[in-house]
Amino acid sequence: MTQPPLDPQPSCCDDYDPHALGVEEALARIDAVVAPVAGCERVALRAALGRVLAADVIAPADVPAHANSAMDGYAVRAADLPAGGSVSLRVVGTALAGAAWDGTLGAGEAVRIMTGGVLPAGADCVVMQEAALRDGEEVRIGSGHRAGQNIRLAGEDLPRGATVLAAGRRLAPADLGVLASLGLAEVTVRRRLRVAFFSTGDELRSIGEALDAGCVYDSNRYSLHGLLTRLGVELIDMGVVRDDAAALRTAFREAAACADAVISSGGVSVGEADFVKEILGALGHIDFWKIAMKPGRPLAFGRIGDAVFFGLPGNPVSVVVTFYQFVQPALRRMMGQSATAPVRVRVPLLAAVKKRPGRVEFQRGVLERAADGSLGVRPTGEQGSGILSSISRADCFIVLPTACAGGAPGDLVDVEPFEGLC
Ligand SMILES: Nc1nc2c(c(=O)[nH]1)N[C@H]1C(S)=C(S)[C@@H](COP(=O)(O)OP(=O)(O)OC[C@H]3O[C@@H](n4cnc5c(N)ncnc54)[C@H](O)[C@@H]3O)O[C@H]1N2
Ligand code: MOO
Ligand SMILES: [Mg+2]
Repeated sequence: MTQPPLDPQPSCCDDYDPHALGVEEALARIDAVVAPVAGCERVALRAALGRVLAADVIAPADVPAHANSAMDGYAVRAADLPAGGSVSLRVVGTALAGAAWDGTLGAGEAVRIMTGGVLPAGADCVVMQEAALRDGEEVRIGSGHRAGQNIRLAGEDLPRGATVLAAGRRLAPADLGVLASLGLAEVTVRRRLRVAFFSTGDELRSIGEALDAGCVYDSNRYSLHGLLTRLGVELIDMGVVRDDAAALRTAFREAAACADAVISSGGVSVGEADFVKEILGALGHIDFWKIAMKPGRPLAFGRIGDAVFFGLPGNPVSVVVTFYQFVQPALRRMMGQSATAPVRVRVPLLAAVKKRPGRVEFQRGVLERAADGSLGVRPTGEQGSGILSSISRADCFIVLPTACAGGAPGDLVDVEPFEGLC
């Protein structure tokens, strides 16, 4: 019997794998497959936080609706103010926020005005009260003021007809305020994405169960629960599935029937109990299953029917890293959210990092500010794929490129601050 060819053996000091896709290529392959899911709904403003806008929001009116004062003081005509010395103006009325003075300011007149008060007709300047001397019905004002000062123009925040928030925007807290400022009670958002997820492994025990010899608590489902909740999807938690081909087949089939995306963890490598790829291949189509990165080399991506699937590696750090780097952008795209490139900054290492060439590594670090105010990054100690505390302690990824063979303190590295991971 002929033996299958062996993978070219990596040398003891590198980590190259000829079958693994580059990170960028894997992202592009996922991007080519996923698309926004159909369906939208109207939701009340308070329920819209974290939802994705299905259509542009156009301002139905100017915000603010009227020119108004930015200060407590006096509304005046700039032409009445002196180039030097001071002038006395007659105070003819008061404008409060919500209670306008509806006359027209004449020559030599001023109106007492509060912050937010509508600017009276005829006025083109507000002098703050600290720069004015009130004396009965008169107010004395010096030089140095100009037309337009301390005035907030109508529509200067949101002009009528402007696109205030674009379709694809994930609504943030201040966006709810912006929509409220326009008087909008509801918005049209994309329907929630349905995501089914489960853990695989005979060794997994649920919290509350006895931890038999060789067993571990199922932590991946909790990490995924947190990551998916942050994304704002509808979660379908399918529990733990044993390393059994029939049970896995049923789980994948049921998940794909009810969800837009299916995420499993574990059983995706080459071990004797790693059935995930085989089953996914039989039920659907595997696009790729290996990426030249660490952690997270074995990651199966493809489709079952209308659902996309991500077979994440079982190692707990690999789950979080692969979710963050691949699943999250894909789900965001399916949610209709506009793409944003991850922010990367270049900072010096504050401690050495170990690495072999051959894979991009997403090590975990903490950004620190030195006494001189400069930023650096300190790795969170041991970086094994099972050291889950290395990511819970971190606030950024230290992205070490394929050819990198480690780094010393002071070396410049790319850092990706976590967004929603801490
Ligand atoms: N010969 C090779 N072996 C391995 C390779 C390889 O390329 N060749 N890749 C390694 C890498 S890298 C990873 S990552 C893992 C991925 O393995 P699997 O996806 O098959 O995951 P399992 O074998 O099921 O589990 C790995 C590890 O993680 C623990 N685990 C799994 N699920 C959970 C969970 N829900 N909660 C907590 N811990 C979990 C499991 O007990 C194992 O210790 O394969 C390497 N091997
Ligand atoms: O690449 Mo695996 O996901 O590191 O341990
Ligand atoms: Mg395995």
